Amino acid sequence: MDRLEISAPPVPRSEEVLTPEALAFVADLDARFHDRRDELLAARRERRAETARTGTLDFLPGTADVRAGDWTVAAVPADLRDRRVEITGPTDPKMAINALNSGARVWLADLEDANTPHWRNVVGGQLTLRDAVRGQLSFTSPEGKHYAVADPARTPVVLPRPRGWHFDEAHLAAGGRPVVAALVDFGLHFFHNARELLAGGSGPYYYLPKLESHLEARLWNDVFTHAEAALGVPHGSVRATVLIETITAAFEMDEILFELREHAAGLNAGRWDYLFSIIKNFRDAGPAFTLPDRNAVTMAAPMMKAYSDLLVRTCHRRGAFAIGGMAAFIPSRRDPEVNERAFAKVREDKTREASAGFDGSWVAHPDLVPVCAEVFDGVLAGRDNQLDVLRDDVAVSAADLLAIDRTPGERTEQGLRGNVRIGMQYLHAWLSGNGAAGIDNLMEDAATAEISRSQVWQWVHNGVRLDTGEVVTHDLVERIVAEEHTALDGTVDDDARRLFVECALDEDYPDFLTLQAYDVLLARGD
Ligand SMILES: CC(=O)SCCNC(=O)CCNC(=O)[C@H](O)C(C)(C)COP(=O)(O)OP(=O)(O)OC[C@H]1O[C@@H](n2cnc3c(N)ncnc32)[C@H](O)[C@@H]1OP(=O)(O)O
Ligand SMILES: O=CC(=O)O
Repeated sequence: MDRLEISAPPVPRSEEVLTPEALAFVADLDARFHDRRDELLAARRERRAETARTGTLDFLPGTADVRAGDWTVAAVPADLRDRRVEITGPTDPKMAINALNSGARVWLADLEDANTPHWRNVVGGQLTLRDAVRGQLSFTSPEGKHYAVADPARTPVVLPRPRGWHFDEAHLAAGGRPVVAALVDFGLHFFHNARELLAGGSGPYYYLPKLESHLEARLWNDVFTHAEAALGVPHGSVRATVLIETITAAFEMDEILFELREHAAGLNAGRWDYLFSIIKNFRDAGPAFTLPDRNAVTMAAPMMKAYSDLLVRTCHRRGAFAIGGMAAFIPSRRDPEVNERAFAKVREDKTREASAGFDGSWVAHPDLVPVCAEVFDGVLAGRDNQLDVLRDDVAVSAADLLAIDRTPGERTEQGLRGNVRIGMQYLHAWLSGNGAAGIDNLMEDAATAEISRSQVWQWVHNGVRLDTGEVVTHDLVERIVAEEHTALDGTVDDDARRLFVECALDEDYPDFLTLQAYDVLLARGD
């Protein structure tokens, strides 16, 4: 097995997480699983080519017995049985402490879409998580404000979200080949914290992003099984909540839970990446597959309702938790009107999820924790979850999941301009080290920015006609980019503008915006 070579700028305290033993553990994971990861990425490309050819998707004939079978996932551990409100956010120490003090039941500690993978963020996130497990997390702002965990006995259960299978960590190489980033994020966290978490009555729990098939879930399951054995912790200690946030995974919810049945805790309806995946997969399938303005697509759209109902039904039939997604409205402590609107919108969204049978849901900001908690308290009425709500009334077909053309809403110039503006602003924030940003009172992260740039690509390639009568063309987008960039008055740098144009307009559609942006980070020496 090759030793890991680090080629990265120095990060304070990195020696605490990049120990020889931890690096050897990650090197072993990479040596064992890298080639299978590569094969699965190739399978993604083949499947997408098939979707481009046929313009459709369906449930897999080869796994009908799994869908029909009578099985459940392993019983969910005691500290994960009440997930009525989960806060998500980056892992810098201040945000981490605020999340731990937020009153949520779970903190999704994001090493993925809310995080720019600067090496200092990759290492810094691990340090934060390690300190949190040991009750050693504290932070003093440059202004001298001190942050500490208020009541260590009442902090949320922490579920880190490693990066997706598509990402490589350029700062760590084995035999000259960059290491799979998901294995770096998971491996370092598991190595340093699994035993401590178990000793404290919890466990190594994770959110898994961007899976496209049950075979990718099988790979995670094998990684968990091997990691547990290698560290001598009991099999089944790891518990994963899988984001169902690609259209292909929506056709394999049962299969994904089945593959992970000894390690699964639930599924989450990751709506933003889901929309990105729909656009990505059907980007060249014709005008019937073009979605209306990004902000007009709600969870009430028939295809979104079908997806979330199917998720609740699948989870509860299998004894797994169904966790709702992110309403993007964020409150403002300075503007009461913005605040009121955010509270109303989030309340509406959480009420819909609670009445659909979800066991809990996500919020993006500490001020939204009480809103979500109140809605779920109301529906739970003394119970910890809604596993007893089986949703036998739900029957979802492939056509229901693919009812893209039944999504109400207009395609407007304002929507196009919004995509361009937000895309450029987000990329600027990402390149500056902030993977999540509040823009126009909405939470933006990699997933929402992916929708923005992909929608522009799709509208150009399908000649969408806007409310103004104008047809979306390459030239129109170039003109709008120039106008919006000028209006942003020097707040978006040239790299962000160029990246946006590349990701929205290149004939050869880039698979992931963050991969393109990562190259810019590396070129800058980050
Ligand atoms: C599609 C998906 O994948 S969703 C999941 C991934 N995305 C996320 O996790 C985004 C989570 N949210 C955030 O990162 C933030 O809320 C943002 C960037 C959108 C807005 O953050 P800010 O501009 O700092 O908001 P605001 O100024 O209102 O914050 C007020 C306080 O709340 C804190 N705060 C805001 N959001 C969070 C959060 N998610 N977790 C912890 N603390 C938070 C801020 O740190 C700030 O603390 P302070 O008063 O001690 O300085
Ligand atoms: O990761 C969550 C999403 O909505 O995307």
